[in-house]
Amino acid sequence: MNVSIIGGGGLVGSCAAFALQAGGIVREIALVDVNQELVEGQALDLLHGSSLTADQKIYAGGTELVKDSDVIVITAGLRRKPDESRLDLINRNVELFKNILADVKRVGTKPGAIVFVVSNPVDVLTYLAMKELGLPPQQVIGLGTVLDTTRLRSMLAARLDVPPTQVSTLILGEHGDSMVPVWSAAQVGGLPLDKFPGVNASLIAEVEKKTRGSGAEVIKKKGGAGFAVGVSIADVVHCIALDQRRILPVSSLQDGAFGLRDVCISVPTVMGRTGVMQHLEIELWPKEQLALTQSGRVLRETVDKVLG
Ligand SMILES: NC(=O)C1=CN([C@@H]2O[C@H](COP(=O)(O)OP(=O)(O)OC[C@H]3O[C@@H](n4cnc5c(N)ncnc54)[C@H](O)[C@@H]3O)[C@@H](O)[C@H]2O)C=CC1
Ligand SMILES: CC(=O)C(=O)O
Repeated sequence: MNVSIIGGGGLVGSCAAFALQAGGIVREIALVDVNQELVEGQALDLLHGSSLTADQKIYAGGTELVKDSDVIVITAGLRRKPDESRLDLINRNVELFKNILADVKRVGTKPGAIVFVVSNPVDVLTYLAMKELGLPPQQVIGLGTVLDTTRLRSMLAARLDVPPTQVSTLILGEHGDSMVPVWSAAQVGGLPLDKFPGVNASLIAEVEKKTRGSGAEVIKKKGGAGFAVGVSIADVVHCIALDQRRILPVSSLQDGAFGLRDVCISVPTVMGRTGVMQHLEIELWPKEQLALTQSGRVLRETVDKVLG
């Protein structure tokens, strides 16, 4: 499995590269960035640790590297400011992103390659990538609410003092203000969350508020998210590389699940070597379904505004 990261010199791209190196599953990691000096430095720094990790090839170069990639991760783009929504970024990121897509198209991609968008606003840019690259929709995904979901699980676990891997739930919808935490599916150690000692409505509201604000909090305190988004990207890449067919809340083109159509948004998605294999529709609480419909509407309106 050969993975390239466009934007690999930046915080998100380099953290993803490090998580992929530590994971030891992919065979080649190619870093691409307009900042040549920076990306060479990142590749060199990773390479220096490679005798202690796995037998992988790690190198930097230009966009032509993507033609040999099985997964092309795009993290290039501007970061939002703490007081800016992810959707506000569209005005600043869309032209830059279109140029990157044009470069990728010019160079060409391997048959079956998966394009994996991380740059924000991720759902809108995933839709744009799908349209501009002309690839089958199952081969174009966005990180969607994978990061929000790990934030929710991790913070709920910390609040309940249980191991994070024992907490199971997910966030659907937009990676942004209209995200939808699915409390109806939340479990701890296989038990319904509301049966767990100490869990009540105010604890749930507190954890939800922290999760919704966590991206802005990290930006305010350290400039931008790195480690958590890095492991989130690696988790999705590993699921593809190993054809694990796990259910992940990635963003992809919807064709009817939950009443969502012609929009890239996160729903429970079976992911494997060929990309999106299936969207799973589960029964939600009516208020969750309503919020998901609204989230789809927000994204659809933004796509219409930006892409005409
Ligand atoms: N979807 C998600 O869950 C998350 C998304 N993000 C998004 O990821 C993006 C990157 O964030 P950071 O890494 O923190 O920013 P950064 O500024 O550290 O890195 C961006 C990199 O992109 C490079 N770049 C710019 N134009 C390029 C081009 N045309 N071709 C190749 N490389 C180019 C820059 O040189 C820079 O190295 C932002 O849009 C941010 O909002 C960040 C965190 C989470
Ligand atoms: C930047 C961003 O999207 C996040 O940290 O959630």
